[in-house]
Amino acid sequence: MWFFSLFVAFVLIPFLIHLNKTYHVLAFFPKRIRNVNGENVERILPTLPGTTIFGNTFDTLGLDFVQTFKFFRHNAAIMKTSYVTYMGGKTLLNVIDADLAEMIMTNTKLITKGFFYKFIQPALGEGLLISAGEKWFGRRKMLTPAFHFNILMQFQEIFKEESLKFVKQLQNSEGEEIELDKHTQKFSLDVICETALGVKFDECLNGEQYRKNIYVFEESFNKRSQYPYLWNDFVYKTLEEYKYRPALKIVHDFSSDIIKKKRQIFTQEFQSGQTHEEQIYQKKRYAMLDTLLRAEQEGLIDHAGICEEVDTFTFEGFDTASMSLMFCLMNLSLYPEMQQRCYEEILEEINPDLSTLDIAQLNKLKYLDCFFKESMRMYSTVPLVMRTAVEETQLPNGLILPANSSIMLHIFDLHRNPKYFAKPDVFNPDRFLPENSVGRHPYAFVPFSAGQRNCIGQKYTMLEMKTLVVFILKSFKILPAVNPETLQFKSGIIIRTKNDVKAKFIKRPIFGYPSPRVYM
Ligand code: HEM
Repeated sequence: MWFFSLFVAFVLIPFLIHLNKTYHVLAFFPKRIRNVNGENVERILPTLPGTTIFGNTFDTLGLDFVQTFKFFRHNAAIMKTSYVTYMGGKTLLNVIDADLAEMIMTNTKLITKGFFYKFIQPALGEGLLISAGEKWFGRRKMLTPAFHFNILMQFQEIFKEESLKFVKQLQNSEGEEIELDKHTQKFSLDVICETALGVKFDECLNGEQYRKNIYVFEESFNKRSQYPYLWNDFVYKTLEEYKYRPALKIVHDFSSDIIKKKRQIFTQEFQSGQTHEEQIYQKKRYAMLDTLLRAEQEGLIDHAGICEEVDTFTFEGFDTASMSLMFCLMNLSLYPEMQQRCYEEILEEINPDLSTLDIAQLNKLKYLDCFFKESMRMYSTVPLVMRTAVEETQLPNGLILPANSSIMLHIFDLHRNPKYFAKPDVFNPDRFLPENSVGRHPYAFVPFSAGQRNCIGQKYTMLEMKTLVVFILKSFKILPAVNPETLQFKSGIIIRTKNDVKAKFIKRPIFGYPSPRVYM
């Protein structure tokens, strides 16, 4: 016994203390972040004190989605700078500063997504959002032309048609308090379906089924990310996966069937000898799927690959736009003077006949652009993105990230960091006017992420959202029906609120009403 005690006191404990300099022993051995010249890392990057002696391993244990969201905001408030956490064998660099965000987002070695993304793989396959390396590079190159200016101009027609539908639906509930996301979700799903797949949702036989089940993508991800015991593939497959399988099948079959039907039509056109350019510009309606089918003809992608890209677009383009729109409409309702300024700008810059609304006109709406930016700053639709350092990586500030460490870029905290935005909790679109943006760090506002893995759909979605807001403001005054102080956010892949976000729409008198005649 005395021998064992001596061994513990003079060998084991000194060994563990020594080991603890390189690994966080009690947090189950994640490797520590080092500094290139051996200086104390804490001066550049403090470690978040854990709630137990096991580092941060049990910090989020038992927290629900609302509490987890608050946990990260609390960390940002007390740390006031980027920080590191060690939990359950994982090293996590939490970024809330623009300098560090720039170092990560521009580092070509740090473009592999974080371990959380594998949780969404059963839903999306290895599409553009999740894939890495050569596969990602090839797909990004293949899909970039689908967002070319000339193609966005064609999509603009769909944005207008769907905006008009939205306005007509609002007429039925004029003056009532309505849940904004119910309407914005329908709009953005219809838009992405038509632009990605080239079909109208309402004309698809099982469109309604798809609409009901599309939420499975996010539900399955959220459940798994919330419970660490489900992080293990075997445990997840055994205990949980079967619950989501039927809904996933409905969603996957829907897009797969459309792809098959479209392939038949596309092959006929291809065999008739049309070039890609001719197909794009002569076709009545171009869809992103056409670009993928063209690549398939060239042997660059197969059916499974097309399915994963189409599902990725639908997922990425649907609720991101819907939530951003929801918050934008909420903010318009909350700040009537700013709403009036947006409305007056529309009257001044936009042709009264909205059937002519094009990209050039939308680009003149400078104040609306600031309004959108401010809305996306305060309510960052994608509050967090993650990367993995596949190999040991040295950053320009001297920090050395160990291989397999994870990086969490907290876009929400970056956007509310008082270092870059004075009074960050105050809604003020004027802060984005050119004269007020001088000197602001370019990585302080990154709602679409930045660098190589930025959002491929950002121009598309800004046009989509602005088109809808122009149509709405020309027809309605938006009145508030929610107190922003009471909003409770939930952590997740896309920001959500626990409470319903509502507003009222009151018809504007005659002037500025969009002419339905043009679309009949
Ligand atoms: C307001 C709307 C949107 C927001 C806030 C948004 C935000 C983002 C962010 C933050 C990322 C980086 C994700 C990461 O690194 O994990 C991203 C990536 C992506 N987004 Fe968007 N997005 C929006 C709309 C769209 C739309 C409409 C589409 C498609 C039509 C789209 C397609 C994608 C794709 C495919 C990626 C992955 C790009 C890559 O890794 O190469 N997004 N988006």
